[in-house]
Amino acid sequence: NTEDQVYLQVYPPVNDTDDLTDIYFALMLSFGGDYVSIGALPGVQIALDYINSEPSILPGYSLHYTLTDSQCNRSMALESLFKQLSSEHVKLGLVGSGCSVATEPTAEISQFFNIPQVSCVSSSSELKNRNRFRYYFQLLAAESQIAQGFFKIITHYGWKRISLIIQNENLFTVTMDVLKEQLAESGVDFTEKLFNTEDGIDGLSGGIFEPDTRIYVVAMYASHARDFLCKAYYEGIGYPKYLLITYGWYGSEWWTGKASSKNFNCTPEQRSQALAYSLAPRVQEAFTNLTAPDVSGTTAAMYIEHYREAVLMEVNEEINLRSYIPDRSDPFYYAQHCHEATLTLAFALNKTINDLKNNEEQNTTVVVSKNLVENTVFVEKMVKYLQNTSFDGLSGKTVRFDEDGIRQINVLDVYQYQWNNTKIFRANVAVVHVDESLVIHYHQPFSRDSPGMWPDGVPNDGVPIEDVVTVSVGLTVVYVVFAAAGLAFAVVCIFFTLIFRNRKLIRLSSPNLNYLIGLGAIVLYLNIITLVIPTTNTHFAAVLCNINPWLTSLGYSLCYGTILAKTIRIWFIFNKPPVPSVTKSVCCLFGTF
Ligand SMILES: NCCCC(=O)O
Repeated sequence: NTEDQVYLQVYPPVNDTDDLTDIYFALMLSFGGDYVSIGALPGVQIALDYINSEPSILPGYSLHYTLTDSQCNRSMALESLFKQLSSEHVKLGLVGSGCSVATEPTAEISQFFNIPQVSCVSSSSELKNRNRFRYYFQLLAAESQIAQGFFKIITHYGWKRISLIIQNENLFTVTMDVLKEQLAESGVDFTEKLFNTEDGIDGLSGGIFEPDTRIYVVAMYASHARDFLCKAYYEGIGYPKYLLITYGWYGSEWWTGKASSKNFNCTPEQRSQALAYSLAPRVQEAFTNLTAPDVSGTTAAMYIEHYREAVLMEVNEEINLRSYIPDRSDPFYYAQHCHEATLTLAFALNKTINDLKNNEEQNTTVVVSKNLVENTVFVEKMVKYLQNTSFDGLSGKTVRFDEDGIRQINVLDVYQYQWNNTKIFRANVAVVHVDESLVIHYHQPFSRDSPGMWPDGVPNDGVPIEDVVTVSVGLTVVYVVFAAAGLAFAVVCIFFTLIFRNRKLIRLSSPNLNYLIGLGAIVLYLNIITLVIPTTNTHFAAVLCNINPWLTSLGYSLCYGTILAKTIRIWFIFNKPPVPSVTKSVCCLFGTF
């Protein structure tokens, strides 16, 4: 070692476990703020236990982390990063930084210190930008995928008016931009309200809820969503009249946590009432196979057991982990991804060090300089191996990255907060496949008729229901052609009678009555045409609906009334009843019709 340089002895490998060289990576999680991710720590520790006990991974080294708190806050995250950089140990990578708000600035800065970053909690779509974040890799799929989940739910139920309440952070705004585009293309009306993180939903001028909107997409961190639920409770917003769609990645029982603002003082029960029957999509990253082992031989079931033990044993003496993870039965959702992120970093580090060891030009020692900016050879190799990552992860899926360093997962789970008369529980009700064909495979309960899912029916969106009754184009053409033919025949008959009215035969058939029969036929055929005229204009449709019965009655009366009058007239002529005048009687009878 010199004063400003630290060399890692990479060759020859040191096999004596007593003489292991300690190497470090920076671990940044959030202990507080809008999103608390310290619950991921046991996942990191379980991975490290495996890495340090497996002789083929980083032989001669012992891998450790130094942990700092990002508070899920931009400034705190940067302060935390510089604390990591100025500490005595050289950092060979960064795992974190605990949430997207903290990860965006650190991923932008860490590259200038030649530190590769692997994130395991953040999913902001803003991070999917290789030009801006050159050494960044992400174990979660890009958040914009969730937009598909929101969109599929909205279109599945045919909701046509939506309100979007959005926290002004890229994690939410970028996703909502994708959703807004899809809604606009599908003719769904939406309004949006944006609030700044510092102001909370208190900052929404003109109130939160719209008078004529029933379906709300709640795009914000859980701390603000708790305030939202409280406000909703006091304003009577809840199922069955209203419905909220939130994020499925909020923690378990998130609605029981602390309010973000003191102005929203509600009990968990009150929040539950507003939350009941809400829907919540999330990218499917949880264990899909509990018995399949990952690359380290750990199954999801074993991992869950290790996680509980790690919480009990307080894996880090400096923090009271149990105070952050009160419910040990439910591991922090992203801990498994931080486990995978630690393995990802260690595997790439192992390959990089092997590479450098085998490279004679490196002359056995020059690997990592304390002046991190000089570590271009190291970071280039690290990034190359990170980019080529491929191993079986705990989630039951292969860990690999796309060209932007982001994991691709194209399946979403949709949850519903169901109510069992005593408490809210979360049920998985649908799976959405976000592939090219956008096929949806809904579970059985995801149906309008399932009483478990919608005990009081599917909520309406507040838009009046328009039932459009249409006749197929083919049938319309057939109706119009036949009606026009009949109409033309009736006109021909009238003209024929008019022209030949003085001929004996026509005269005997009563031309005046024939005109009336022809007129009745014309009215009836016209009525058929009015029945099949296509229109979406409600006023015109109302006019047509009103004249239909009149035209039917008038046409029928003219035709059959006249025919009956004719028959009676002939009866009078042939029977010569003792009445004052045949004409008068016929007129009386005809008048009756
Ligand atoms: N992945 C969503 C949770 C936290 C975040 O990205 O900020």
